Amino acid sequence: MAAVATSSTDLPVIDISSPSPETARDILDAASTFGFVFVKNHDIGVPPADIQAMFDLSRTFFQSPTEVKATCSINSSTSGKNRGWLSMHTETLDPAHQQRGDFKEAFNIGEFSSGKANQPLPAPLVEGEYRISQFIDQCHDLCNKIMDLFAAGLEIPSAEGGDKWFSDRHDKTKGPSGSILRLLYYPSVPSPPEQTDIRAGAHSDYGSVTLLFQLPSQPGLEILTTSNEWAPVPVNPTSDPNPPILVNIGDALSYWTNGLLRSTVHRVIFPQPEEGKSSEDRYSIAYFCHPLDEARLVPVPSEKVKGFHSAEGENQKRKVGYGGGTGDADEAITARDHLNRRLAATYDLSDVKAE
Ligand SMILES: O=C(O)CCC(=O)C(=O)O
Ligand SMILES: [Fe+2]
Repeated sequence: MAAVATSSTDLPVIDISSPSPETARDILDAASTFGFVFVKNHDIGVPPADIQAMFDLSRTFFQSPTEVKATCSINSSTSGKNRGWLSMHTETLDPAHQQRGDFKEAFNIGEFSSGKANQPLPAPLVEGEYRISQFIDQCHDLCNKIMDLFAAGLEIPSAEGGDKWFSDRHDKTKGPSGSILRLLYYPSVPSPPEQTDIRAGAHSDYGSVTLLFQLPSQPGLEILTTSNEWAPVPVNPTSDPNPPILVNIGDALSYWTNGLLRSTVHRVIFPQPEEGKSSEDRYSIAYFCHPLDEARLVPVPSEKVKGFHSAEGENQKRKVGYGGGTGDADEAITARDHLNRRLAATYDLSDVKAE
């Protein structure tokens, strides 16, 4: 197991509002070095007021009675796969090291059609349905913008799809994907939990990129560094009252780039409670951007990816979360199969029928 966190990492904060070849190089660098990077939230289409509105909706939902939340349980036959409310301990992100499931609740919202959810929403979220739909679109567009920069940085030839190589495979008009907007709530706990208890166990994300929204004074996210140490990620590394948006690489981008883009392992820990005080609640929001279901996770046409693969050698594959496929034909799974595999390992949904 990795050592306890010592110092916080200085993740780069990058301004992508007027993209240039330098921006592409910088963000690619950050994503391949850390797997996590902040992007400045200026003119990039996710207005701070909309983020705040999502947090308000989220708080109203999680503070509502259990019966209300349970109407849209992830276990119900109407919610659909990987959608709906997860009660405490339903998900165990690191089954090898946890005795109990994650100390969190979550609500997973899948793709919308024409501004309408494709799953039942509980009353407190129905009121915000249109807002949620817009927020998902804003997040998805930002993810595509970020992936266009990765493609530019990887110098994918235009004859092969160029800067749009990734975003073409995330084009919602071409088919469904496993993309999820997830509201997260980590309630404070009255007594110190057991050693193996954790708010969110160590894991890498399954999709292409994740956008993570955090609130001031609610820390807890840590990333596993290349030296195998846990390092805290600040909620806002700048003095700007509107924090930059935290972006991290998921397994799909790692597969697509043979591990050049790093699907970094991370977790959420309980804060150290101050003397005489109970620990704080934590709310966060994640947008997990996934490739279209049918997209194959084969290496992208990039000399940089090829060079990276051969430079590291088959037996010294870079340690990434769960990505970093070899690119062999038999490993070229679809995004949907990859997602299903990962979900099966972490959910306790014994009463849910497989799709
Ligand atoms: O709440 C957080 O800060 C992180 C959540 C997370 O990593 C996840 O749900 O995949
Ligand atoms: Fe995560």
